[in-house]
Amino acid sequence: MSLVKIKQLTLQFGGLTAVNDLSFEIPRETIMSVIGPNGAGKTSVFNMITGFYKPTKGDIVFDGTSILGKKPSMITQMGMARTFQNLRLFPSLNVLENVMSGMHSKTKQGIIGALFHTPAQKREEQTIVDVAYECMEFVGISSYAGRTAKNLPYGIQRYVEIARALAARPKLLLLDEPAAGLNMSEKQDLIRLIRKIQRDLNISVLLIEHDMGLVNQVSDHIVVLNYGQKIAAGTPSEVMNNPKVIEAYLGSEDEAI
Ligand SMILES: Nc1ncnc2c1ncn2[C@@H]1O[C@H](COP(=O)(O)OP(=O)(O)OP(=O)(O)O)[C@@H](O)[C@H]1O
Repeated sequence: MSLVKIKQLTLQFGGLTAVNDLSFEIPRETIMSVIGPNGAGKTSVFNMITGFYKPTKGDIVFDGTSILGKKPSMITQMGMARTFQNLRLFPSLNVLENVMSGMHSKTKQGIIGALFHTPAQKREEQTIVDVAYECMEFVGISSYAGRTAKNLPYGIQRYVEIARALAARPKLLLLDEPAAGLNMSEKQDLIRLIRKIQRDLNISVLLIEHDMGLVNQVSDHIVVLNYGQKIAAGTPSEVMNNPKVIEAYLGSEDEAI
């Protein structure tokens, strides 16, 4: 059974149809990318999968359960985590604290535990710190643990966001333009990291990305959108040789495939 089933999804903003009758599935333990020219509907799809936008029509089934009508926090608890195109770290907190915040949805101890600092609360705090260190080590940023997020280079901040998403122990990790602002060598490191996440943690990854080199190197499957509709789907070589895809990109002014 696929991890995610997107069924005839449509999203309208007033008279504008941002996503139109879109269906595709995300198999388990794969890396999948959604690509398309500017305004094609990629972010809208992400926002519907993560519960930020409510579809006008259609359904999204995650791990056997429809997520329609569920709040983003509940969807996170079900096993989805995301990063954002524009980083959303807590700028004044350090890296450890930012990564710990990714486990917010998993904590059990309530207000009583926090107020009286019960043994259960202490154990939970220690677990959160341990998991945060595991995640920082996994992405290679543990040496930055005590550094304030806003003072770090942009590439490291991106990794902090990924570590924070991993701390939620997701089944599906959604990465929104993770290569934006990275240089060539940082992009190669990112490709290795995305593969390692899928391989070692058995997580499915859904990626929106403009960098075609990265998409080609990292994806098992690609879905191509244009004007909110799926115009192609398949392996990177199938998709890149598809005349509809070439036309969609050549028709766009600011991007080349
Ligand atoms: N909140 C909104 N209100 C109105 N229209 C919106 C909203 N969000 C997106 N749109 C419109 O929906 C269409 C799809 O936008 P979306 O951001 O999903 O595309 P995208 O493929 O992610 O684009 P980009 O690559 O530029 O980020 C666009 O025409 C956009 O202007």
